[in-house]
Amino acid sequence: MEQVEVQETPSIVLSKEVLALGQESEGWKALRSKVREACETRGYFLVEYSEITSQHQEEVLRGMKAIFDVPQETKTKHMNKPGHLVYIGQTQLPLYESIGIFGEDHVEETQALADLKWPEGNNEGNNVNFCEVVNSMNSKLKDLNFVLMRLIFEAFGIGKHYEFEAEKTTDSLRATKYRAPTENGNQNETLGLTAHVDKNTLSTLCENGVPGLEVLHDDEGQWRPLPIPKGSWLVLLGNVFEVWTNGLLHGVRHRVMMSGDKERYSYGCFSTPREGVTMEVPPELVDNDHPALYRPFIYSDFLAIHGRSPSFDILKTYAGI
Ligand SMILES: O=C(O)CCC(=O)C(=O)O
Ligand SMILES: [Fe+2]
Repeated sequence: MEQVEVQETPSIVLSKEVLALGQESEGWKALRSKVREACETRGYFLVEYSEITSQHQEEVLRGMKAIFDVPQETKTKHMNKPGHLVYIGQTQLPLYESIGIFGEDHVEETQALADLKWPEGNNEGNNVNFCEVVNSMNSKLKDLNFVLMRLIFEAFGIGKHYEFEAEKTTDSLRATKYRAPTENGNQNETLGLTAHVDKNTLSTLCENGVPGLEVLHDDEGQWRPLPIPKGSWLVLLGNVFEVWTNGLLHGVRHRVMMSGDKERYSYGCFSTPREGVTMEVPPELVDNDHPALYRPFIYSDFLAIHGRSPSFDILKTYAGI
């Protein structure tokens, strides 16, 4: 009988021991090869990161659920402060709602969310607890994304550019809620989030045990469900790595499909070049056989163009040579 191939999601472990490995150690080199393969073949992989417990993930997801539970009017009116908080809800995607947290260290923004939910201040410790839990998560996630970015830079032989690019990188957080389709009287699978490629560097996500995320495997033209195990993080490559690797890597197409009667919550960290940063193909990855595929461009100009006319090929159309 023909065997049906079960494709496991590539995964890596970043334990305390691994994080302490020297750059030239065999263990770190093996990790780099594994990351390189996962990035080249899939564009995504799972990470077990010892610095963030599964309980901490649950606390953040629970805290964000409480924030989503504030009255709709409060969310629409008070969660839209460009550059700080961005609430998206009540769009053509009936199941989707998200809260984007921007700003430099996100502390002020997290406090603003807590104040909307617990305006009386310390409501039996909730307000203080929420801020502590979310602030410490955000700073650990930021560290994780930098470790991952360094690993990928080293894996593609451009490690010497890491420090320079890391200096020019910032991040934002996003909590997303997907209502259960049955809440809208729909028994069928329903689109939660439209297919897209993240425009940023890399995105790291967790979920509340309710699956829904799917990735497109280009070679098969097939959408595959991608559940994120509790305690793990899913890393998705975005458009920026296409430029940094001169087309060796591709941002991964993903979407969310919801079914059943459970709400899904996700929380993620999105690393992004800072305002005004120039994107360029590293010279190490250019030679006669591999000409530069992209011209230098300002990242925020690319984002603005994408905002006006989103498409999967926007990077190639905008900056492709
Ligand atoms: O909620 C998810 O799992 C995916 C969210 C996502 O793709 C995004 O916010 O860009
Ligand atoms: Fe995304």
